[in-house]
Amino acid sequence: MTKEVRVRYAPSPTGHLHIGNARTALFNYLFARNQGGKFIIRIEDTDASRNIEGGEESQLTYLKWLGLDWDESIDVGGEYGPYRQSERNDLYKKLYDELLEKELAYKCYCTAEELEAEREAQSANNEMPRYSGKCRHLTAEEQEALAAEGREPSVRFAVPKGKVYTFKDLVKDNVSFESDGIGDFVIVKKDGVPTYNFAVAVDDHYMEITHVLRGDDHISNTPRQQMIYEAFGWEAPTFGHMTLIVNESRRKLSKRDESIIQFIEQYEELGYLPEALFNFIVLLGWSPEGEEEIFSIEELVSIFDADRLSKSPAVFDKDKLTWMNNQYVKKLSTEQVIELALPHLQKAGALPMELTDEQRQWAHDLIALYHEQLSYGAEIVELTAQFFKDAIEYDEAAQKVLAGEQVPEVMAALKAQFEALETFDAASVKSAIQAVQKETGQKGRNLFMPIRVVTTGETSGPELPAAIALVGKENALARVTEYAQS
Ligand SMILES: Nc1ncnc2c1ncn2[C@@H]1O[C@H](COP(=O)(O)OP(=O)(O)OP(=O)(O)O)[C@@H](O)[C@H]1O
Ligand SMILES: [Zn+2]
Repeated sequence: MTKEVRVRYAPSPTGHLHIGNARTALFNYLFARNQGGKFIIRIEDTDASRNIEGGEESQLTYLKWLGLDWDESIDVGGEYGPYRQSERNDLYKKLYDELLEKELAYKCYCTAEELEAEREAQSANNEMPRYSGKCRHLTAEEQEALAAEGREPSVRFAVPKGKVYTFKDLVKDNVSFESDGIGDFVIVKKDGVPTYNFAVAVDDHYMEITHVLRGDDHISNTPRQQMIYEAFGWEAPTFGHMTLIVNESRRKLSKRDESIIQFIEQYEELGYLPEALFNFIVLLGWSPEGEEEIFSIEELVSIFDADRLSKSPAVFDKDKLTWMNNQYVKKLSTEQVIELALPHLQKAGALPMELTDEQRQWAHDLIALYHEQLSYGAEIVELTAQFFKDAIEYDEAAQKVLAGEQVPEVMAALKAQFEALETFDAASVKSAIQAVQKETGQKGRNLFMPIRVVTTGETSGPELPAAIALVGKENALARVTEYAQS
């Protein structure tokens, strides 16, 4: 019988969920669900000084928002489950005591200043800075004497000499590290808190994790974790170190980088759709067979295959995300797109928070008109900006259209047609324009471009008669009159 696949996403709550973190979570999720296994979340919060307020909540809330569910662990907002490292100290303590007893780890009494001086001396000699192993063979008396000086010990792992640690990585194939390149590393800090590498190895073992899929920023941690498995006689999981997502200047996306929009909650605020983000993020560093790019979560679960993880870093391309989101927006119903876009017009102050029935109807028609074009909720504000201005600002392209010699004649005819209209809706505006065509003999671009520019201020846009109907008779007529032959 093969072992049940168990994978985990293990964020540190040092920041909010960003595209890079989310991708790690999504890949683990898809891998687990594809294999009929378990997907577990573990909060790696041992470094209390780096944790931020709301970091854990953001990680969980936005994974849920993206459409992930998980097994055996923390629920958002409700009861909290067991997998938070800060709550597992008793287990860690029992285990590092065991290593101390077997002399696979030892107490180090060096002060921060002494360690710093050691590093500086090594750097000055062009040596790789690493712990010298000074405290490795202290006698019990020496230890007591140092403790009597009031020094608090940390615990260091005694790295075996002259060994090579290898693993077959799911992405990078054969990877190896020489143990002599690794100094005896701290597994428990002076304050009694275990370090990252120790807690991770212990947890992955006790949670029976079978596959560790994470970013390759962690690859140099892997031999250290292998050493800990070895010291306890545990079997190590299979590792897969994925290339990182980079920004356009090819720097790793990181929680602390504020130069680009990269947090999932920022996309939610802008009115992006979770299914579109999910789809987009999965294609950063993984590709299915074939050309198709739009996939539902269910489809991704069924086709996900770790063999197709990319070996080179994926560049985050926001325009592609925006394109993809538009593909999903197009599939929404009219009601859904209104729900997505209307609050943005209200937040931007284009429309009041409380709408009259008439305003509501008008807003619905407006949003429906832009449905196909709309890439994300907040974009409605830019797309419809001209509808909310008292005076249109004509850009260069628009001015060129307005300078056309046929414009005064067309506007004069349109003015007369509009004046005669009793109802001013898409259908009546359309027949008014047809009448202008007959009367002036102008057609195609020569007819429609000036009408669009004069009435809406734009050189392109949605279906023209419907747009003019939304401008309203009074406004449209005033604008047309301004350009009509006198
Ligand atoms: N730019 C990135 N691209 C892909 N994966 C990433 C990226 N940044 C982080 N990850 C992955 O996200 C997961 C969670 O890592 P972690 O919580 O340490 O995030 P982080 O953004 O690297 O945080 P920090 O900057 O505090 O180290 C890890 O598997 C890590 O490899
Ligand atoms: Zn020491």
